[in-house]
Amino acid sequence: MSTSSKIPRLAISAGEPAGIGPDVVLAAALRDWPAELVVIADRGMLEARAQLLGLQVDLRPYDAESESPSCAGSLSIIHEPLAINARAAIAESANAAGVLAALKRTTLGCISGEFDAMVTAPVNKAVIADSGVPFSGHTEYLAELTGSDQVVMLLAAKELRVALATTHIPLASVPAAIDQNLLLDVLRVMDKDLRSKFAIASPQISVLGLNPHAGEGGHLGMEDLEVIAPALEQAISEGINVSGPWPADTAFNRRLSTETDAYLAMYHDQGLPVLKFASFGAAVNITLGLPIIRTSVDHGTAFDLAGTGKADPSSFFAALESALGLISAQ
Ligand SMILES: NC(=O)C1=CN([C@@H]2O[C@H](COP(=O)(O)OP(=O)(O)OC[C@H]3O[C@@H](n4cnc5c(N)ncnc54)[C@H](O)[C@@H]3O)[C@@H](O)[C@H]2O)C=CC1
Ligand SMILES: NCC(=O)COP(=O)(O)O
Repeated sequence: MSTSSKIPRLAISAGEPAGIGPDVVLAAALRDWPAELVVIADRGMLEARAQLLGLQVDLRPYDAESESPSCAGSLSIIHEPLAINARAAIAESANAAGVLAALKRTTLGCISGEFDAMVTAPVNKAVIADSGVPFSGHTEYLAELTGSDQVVMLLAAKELRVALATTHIPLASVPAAIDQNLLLDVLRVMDKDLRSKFAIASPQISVLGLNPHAGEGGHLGMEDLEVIAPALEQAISEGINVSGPWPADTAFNRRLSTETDAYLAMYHDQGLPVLKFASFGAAVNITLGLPIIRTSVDHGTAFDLAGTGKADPSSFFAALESALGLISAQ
């Protein structure tokens, strides 16, 4: 447990204030949780969103010294001010600094042991980048802030886990980014964390190829033969249970998927559409390879739904439950 509490303390970043992050955080506050939920966000923004949604949520100032178990209708809050009044669906890059400050406070609190885990609502990467701060995602940001050499984005649903070898880079940059060292580092992190965090005794990882039909014997690209296959051989020699490279179009077939604990996709839109088609709303984004626990939703900021009451909070609830499970597994 955190340094000053006996029940788990979950730090929550509310994400982009114009998006549905505040909506799903407020929805979580209406439930009981076996934890203290501490949101780090602008108090006025959350109050205004609660009013817009017609929700009654008591925002109690966070007190690090006293344990405040979550009870339905209340939430502990650390006020992290935004530069200007946030409005649902209207993104303001002037508020990006406040969003990042909340994320930093959340992360540093986990590193120090003040919080047991962090659960993030979605940020809008373009809004932050438009403010002039280079930012491609929580995953990369957390790797840098925690000084982690290799982190891995894993989306986990009940029957399918999909990790990514590359995350938020242009598609044109993917082939050059994938080399044997990267794949080995990613596979080592996956193998270690699937054992320690998911209690899988001997994780079976199925690795997708990069090119159509995994390169069709070299006729449709050489990366599968020259980069991926040798990396898998090396991983096997280290005792990691990997198979592949599998042609991505058929790799999610019923037989292989039942034998697979996690897939490794080469890039974002190779693996995530399959996962989201199967489980959108029920999946959780977990960053492997960090010294802290971080879970998140499977969706983005959905400006079209912010403040309407139509945002489904299920994935945020699943992310909270997953964080609690990961705390217990430590
Ligand atoms: N963890 C994070 O911080 C993530 C952030 N994003 C960011 O979100 C922004 C928007 O991304 P999009 O690709 O448009 O994806 P999106 O997930 O925001 O929206 C895609 C579609 O799904 C619907 N949707 C999303 N969440 C929903 C929910 N909880 N309930 C019901 N319907 C929902 C939206 O209305 C929209 O039709 C981008 O800037 C992206 O970078 C995207 C994914 C994760
Ligand atoms: N599509 C998943 C995603 O973009 C999540 O990114 P991150 O902000 O968790 O790194």
